[in-house]
Amino acid sequence: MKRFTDINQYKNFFESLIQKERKAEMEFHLNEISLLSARQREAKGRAILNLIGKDAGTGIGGVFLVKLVRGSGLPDNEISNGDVVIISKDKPTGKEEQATVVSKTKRSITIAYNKIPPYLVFGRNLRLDLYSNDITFQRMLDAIDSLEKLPNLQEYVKSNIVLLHESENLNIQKFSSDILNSKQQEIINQALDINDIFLIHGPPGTGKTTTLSYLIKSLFQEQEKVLVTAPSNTAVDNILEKLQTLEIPATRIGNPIRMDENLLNLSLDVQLQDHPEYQQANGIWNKIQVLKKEQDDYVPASGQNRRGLSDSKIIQLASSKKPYRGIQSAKLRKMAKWIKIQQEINKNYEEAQALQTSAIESILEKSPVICTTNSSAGSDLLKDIIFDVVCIDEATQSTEPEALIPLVKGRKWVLAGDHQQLPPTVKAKEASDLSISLFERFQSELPENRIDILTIQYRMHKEIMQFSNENFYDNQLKAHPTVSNHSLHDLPGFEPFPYVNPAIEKVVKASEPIVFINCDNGKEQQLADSHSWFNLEEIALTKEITDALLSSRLFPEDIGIISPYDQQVSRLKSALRDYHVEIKSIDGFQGREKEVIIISLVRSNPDGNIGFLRDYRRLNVALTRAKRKLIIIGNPSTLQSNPIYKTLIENIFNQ
Ligand SMILES: Nc1ncnc2c1ncn2[C@@H]1O[C@H](COP(=O)(O)OP(=O)(O)OP(=O)(O)O)[C@@H](O)[C@H]1O
Repeated sequence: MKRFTDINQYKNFFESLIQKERKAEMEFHLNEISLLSARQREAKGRAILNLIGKDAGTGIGGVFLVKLVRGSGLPDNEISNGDVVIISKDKPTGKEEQATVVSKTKRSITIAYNKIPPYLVFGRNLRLDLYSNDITFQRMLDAIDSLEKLPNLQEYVKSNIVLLHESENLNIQKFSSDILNSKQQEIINQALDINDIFLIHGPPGTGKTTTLSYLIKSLFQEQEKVLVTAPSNTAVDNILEKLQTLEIPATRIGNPIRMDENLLNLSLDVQLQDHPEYQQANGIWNKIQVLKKEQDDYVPASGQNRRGLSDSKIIQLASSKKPYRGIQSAKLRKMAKWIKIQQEINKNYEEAQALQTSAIESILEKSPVICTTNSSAGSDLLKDIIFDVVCIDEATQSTEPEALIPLVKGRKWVLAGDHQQLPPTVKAKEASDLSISLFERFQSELPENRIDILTIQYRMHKEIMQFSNENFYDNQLKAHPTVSNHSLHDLPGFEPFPYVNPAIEKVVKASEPIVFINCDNGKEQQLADSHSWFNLEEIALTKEITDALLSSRLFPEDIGIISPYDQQVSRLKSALRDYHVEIKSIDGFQGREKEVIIISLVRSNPDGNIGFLRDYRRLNVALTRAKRKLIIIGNPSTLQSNPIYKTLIENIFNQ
């Protein structure tokens, strides 16, 4: 494992990896731009079309601001403040001047150029393209810089683990519960006792998120301020849902569009709506709109109109009622009126901004638990808040610099994860060192009293658990008696539908918890503009299976459909649009569970090529999401070219 002699070496090592990853991200965007049509890229949320560019003056540090407007409103997109974007008339080439997003509204996006913007951006029919989600890279670099101010964390990340303090209160049972098992309770007590780092290793379904949420409850009861993060919005919502059940008053930061709608009441945006200062600010925003309309009757004091005159000079000349340097006195008066309204707008704007900031600060200050993604933990909203404890769920899916973004905001750290599940996504081959998470690195370095493993799982029937247990967890996992034999039969109302096609009959048989459905006639396909795969025969089969399950009186919310390929996921979503079952990629389903899971594996070719299905950690995640029934659809002869799939399929057929 990597060790660092000094913090500069650490900084240089990670900064260089971050830059490589940043470059790979730009290459990814250019590649996608060349493969997709403008509309397809807009549908992915990474381009905005039909914009009109207007000069918006200069901003802090002398940058040149351009406001891009679309009257009908901006489509849903993943472009955020701080991201690097490029503007073009047609397809961008990557040679365009780069700009940074500074603000966004429903109808406009304002960007900043370091140099005078290219003339083209003040036109119509413009296209804006995301070039790099730069804000996260910037936050990673900032987090590494802040290590300077955190001597303890600095030593730990350098692997000077010997410096860890001995806990003083060990064995004092602060926490006990009738709901959690003894190991989960022990872990919470250990994590409460220590003053620095604790790792919870939780194989699938063993309750790492559950344990973390009870730990957070204890910390809240001890009046500690807690930051809770995870790599994705889905993973944040997953733990937030548990915190909501435990009645912990948490606040969720992030874009409400990307949040689970059942949790929206916890979002900062929704909490703000009820805040008196925010409501007052809204009143002022409305007043500003009225003033702007009023301004339309006068002459804007733009660079061209004012001919070098200052605001005060224009006002003075207007009252003298004389023309000046060829500007008619009527025009001067109209400009003066415009300037006076502008001054009022500016005053109101500052007041509204101050009220809004104060409302946000008061909510965040009062909120004992704040939840957000790792990246958003570095947002300005949290810049002045220091947390007693930072908890990261799914920590094995975060790169080390990404995990540092929340970690540097705290004084004690609890990380939960499982390195046998999906690792962080790293685009650049040369940055592959980033795929070892801090959790994984710490796991091999921390002393025994800083890490513990949960081994009783509460999700899967024992036969569903068996394959992962044997192949990935050295048979350490045990199925709790409440789940080890549970089946579809125990679900209220379940009744196998009698008229199911015999080829798929076993999908409604409660006695077979794991089944493999042969789709050897399926054809894997790829569009010319995509690297992703789909398989229409598997989609038809998935639909038939879902029909059979729903006809057997299962509820749509009990069924999850997952696939490794985005193309298959989006086609399944449109084919099963009216079914109201959850359909996601395997990666997007990590940390989640359903009574029944259908996996569509897609790959079907005579060469036995199974692409990124080869990553056993993706397979492990896919196989461990179902509680009572796991249905795998695939082409056995293609899959069996890989030894791990061969064992899996043989095991299922021999059961
Ligand atoms: N002590 C317990 N008693 C009963 N049910 C439990 C207990 N601990 C966890 N569970 C249940 O087990 C299931 C899995 O829990 P959880 O999602 O916390 O596991 P996880 O380890 O985070 O899973 P994954 O590795 O998939 O992210 C949930 O339905 C949860 O309610």
